[in-house]
Parts: sequence; structure tokens; C-alpha cells
Amino acid sequence: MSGAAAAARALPKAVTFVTGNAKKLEEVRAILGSSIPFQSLKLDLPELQGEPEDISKEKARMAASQVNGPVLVEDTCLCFNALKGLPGLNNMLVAYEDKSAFAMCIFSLALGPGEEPMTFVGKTAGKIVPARGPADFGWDPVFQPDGFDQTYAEMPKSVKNQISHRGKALALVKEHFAAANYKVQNDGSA
Ligand SMILES: O=P(O)(O)OP(=O)(O)OP(=O)(O)OC[C@H]1O[C@@H](n2cnc3c(O)ncnc32)[C@H](O)[C@@H]1O
Ligand SMILES: [Mg+2]
Repeated sequence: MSGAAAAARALPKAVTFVTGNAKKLEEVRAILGSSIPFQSLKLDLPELQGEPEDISKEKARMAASQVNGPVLVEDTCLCFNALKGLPGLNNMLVAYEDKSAFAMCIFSLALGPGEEPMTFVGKTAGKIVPARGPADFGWDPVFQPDGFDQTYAEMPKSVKNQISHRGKALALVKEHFAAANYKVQNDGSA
């Protein structure tokens, strides 16, 4: 850590978190609390192909020009080690002895149109198990993080958020915001 405080960078408005997934939004709200003021918006962005970080950055670029302001976008995948980290369908794994997997979350932050996005990655290792727990969020019932007896779906939300791919990625986002010292200039919309 350097001793010099970063000069405050002015943001024209509060960050827009772009998602159409209500469960994601719920977790992001719980994890960020009041640390980063944001609003959420669902945008129809094209499905992109390529490396996860490139996809995420491109999504942030497109969102920043549509919103005309700072945006945060997120992509999540459940990646199977038996398939060399590729995201895939759970039942494909039946054929493999190696049920290990990792949950990965990539956030990209673009401060505005034409700005190079920054990415923040969080990963949590675990394994794929027969479904246990409430089935209200994606693959939570079939993912059991290493070091826990419960699946994501079975554990209290507060525990999931503390150890999850999303929690880890957002910890980095928070660190960045604290270090960058952004100042929202005209926060009329949030
Ligand atoms: O609008 P966006 O943010 O893109 O939302 P999405 O629902 O398309 O989300 P993703 O493409 O990032 O996620 C792919 C799938 O993974 C699921 N998913 C994402 N995060 C999850 C988590 O923490 N636990 C379980 N399932 C999750 C989600 O429900 C999707 O079906
Ligand atoms: Mg998506």
C-alpha cells in the first residue's frame, strides 16, 4: 500500500449494475451494502463469444455507451475440471469420475463510454453433488464448496456471500473503489 491517497476521480453519475437476474441483484445488494452506491438496470446486450474476460469487458463497453455513464457488469459460470474448466451441463459430468468444479464470477467496471474496462475475478472451488436445498437460484443446489458439508443452496445466504465466487470478486471491486476514491458528481438518479 502506498501512503499517497489517490486523487478523487469524478464520476458523472452513480454506477449502474447491469443485470436481468433478480437473484444476482439480491446478492450484490447484500454484499455491497452501502459501500458502493449503485442502481440496477436490465439491458438487452448481444450474447458474445470468446474468453470470459474479453466477453465481460466487451459487455461493459457496450453497456457504458448505452447508459452513457459508469457501469458494472457480471458474468458467472460453473466450470468443470473434468471438462478442463469449460462451463457445461451438470449431467454431462455423470460420465466423469472427477466431479470437481469451480464457480467463477467476473465483474467488469467501465467508468464511461470509451473507457477501458477493468475486470475483477472471484473463484470458489468445490464439487458437483446430487441436488440438495432450495432450487430458487441456478445451480446452487448442486454445488458444494470445498470445506463445507452444505451446498450453496443449503447454507445461509450470509455464509454463501462470504465465501462465494461473487463475494470474492466483489471484495476486489470494493477494494478498487476504496483505493480509487471515486466521487459521484450528480447523483440525482440513484
Ligand atoms: O443478466 P445477467 O447478469 O447476464 O444474468 P444471467 O441470468 O444471464 O446470468 P449469467 O449468464 O451470468 O449466469 C449463467 C447462469 O448461472 C446462474 N447463476 C449465476 N450465478 C449463480 C449463483 O451464484 N448460484 C447459482 N447459479 C448462478 C444463472 O442463474 C444463470 O442461469
Ligand atoms: Mg447473462
